[in-house]
Amino acid sequence: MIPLFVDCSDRRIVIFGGGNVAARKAAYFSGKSHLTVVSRSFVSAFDSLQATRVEIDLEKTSDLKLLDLIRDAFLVIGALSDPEINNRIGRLCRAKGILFNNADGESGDVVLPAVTGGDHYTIAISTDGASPAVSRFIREQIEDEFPALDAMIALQERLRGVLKEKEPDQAKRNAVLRNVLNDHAIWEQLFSDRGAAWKDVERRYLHG
Ligand SMILES: C[C@@]1(CC(=O)O)c2cc3[nH]c(cc4nc(cc5[nH]c(cc(n2)[C@H]1CCC(=O)O)[C@@](C)(CC(=O)O)[C@@H]5CCC(=O)O)C(CC(=O)O)=C4CCC(=O)O)c(CCC(=O)O)c3CC(=O)O
Ligand SMILES: NC(=O)C1=CN([C@@H]2O[C@H](COP(=O)(O)OP(=O)(O)OC[C@H]3O[C@@H](n4cnc5c(N)ncnc54)[C@H](O)[C@@H]3O)[C@@H](O)[C@H]2O)C=CC1
Repeated sequence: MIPLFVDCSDRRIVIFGGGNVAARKAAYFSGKSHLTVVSRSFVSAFDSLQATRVEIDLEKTSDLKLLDLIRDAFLVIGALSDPEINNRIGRLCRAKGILFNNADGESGDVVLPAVTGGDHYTIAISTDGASPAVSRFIREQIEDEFPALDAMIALQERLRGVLKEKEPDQAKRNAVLRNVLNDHAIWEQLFSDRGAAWKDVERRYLHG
């Protein structure tokens, strides 16, 4: 498995299924893609998502109709509670060269990871399909461990800019950036007061 971060803003994503699993997958793509959800019923979580709904019973649907539903899709997700239909959709995707993720049935060629992020970063975690509970567990650990990660990235970006002007030795610049990253006091200050954290960095690392 190879991780990629893909801009889906102009892409068509089609999710089959209207249950809680489909809704969780849909939340990934809502507002960040052209999203269509196909199912015979939809849980209320879809009410707050941006998606075009197609209400249909797929039990006796022809391949021709399924092909019509997935036309021009970049990625298709099978999240029906019927793995046979999920698998059928997956086979049609393979034939058409469309990426496929299967929530229940034969594995497709895409896995949806556990994701956490902020203004300046995205972290995606996968166990290659072996244990989604572990992926979630690791995501929660990261969120607990680094509540100031966004603020630290912004501070590092600023510090990097100042160092480039001030310190000609690349190894020394690198050392300062790493020392700040390992400074627990800075992490703690960033959580409560970003301005004070920067002042502290200036005082202790730039005017030394
Ligand atoms: C293969 C994969 C395919 C795919 O769906 O993309 C898949 C498949 C299956 N998941 C199942 C169960 C659970 N899934 C979760 C949660 C998540 N599942 C996600 C991804 C993936 N799930 C892909 C692999 C990811 C990887 O590589 O690690 C996450 C990360 C992303 C997301 O979906 O949003 C999201 C956490 C998001 C977050 O919190 O950050 C929980 C835990 C929970 O809900 O608390 C449980 C119950 C505990 C357990 O079983 O572990 C079942 C069994 C159904 C059954 O028992 O019948 C199958 C089907 C099967 O195994 O055949
Ligand atoms: N990949 C994952 O992360 C997980 C996958 N699963 C599996 O994923 C599947 C979906 O889970 P849930 O959303 O909880 O199930 P659910 O039963 O709540 O939802 C299934 C959806 O599929 C639709 N559907 C089923 N057959 C259909 C048909 N013939 N035509 C049209 N629509 C049809 C239903 O209307 C419903 O909206 C289950 O098989 C479950 O075991 C469960 C937990 C996590």
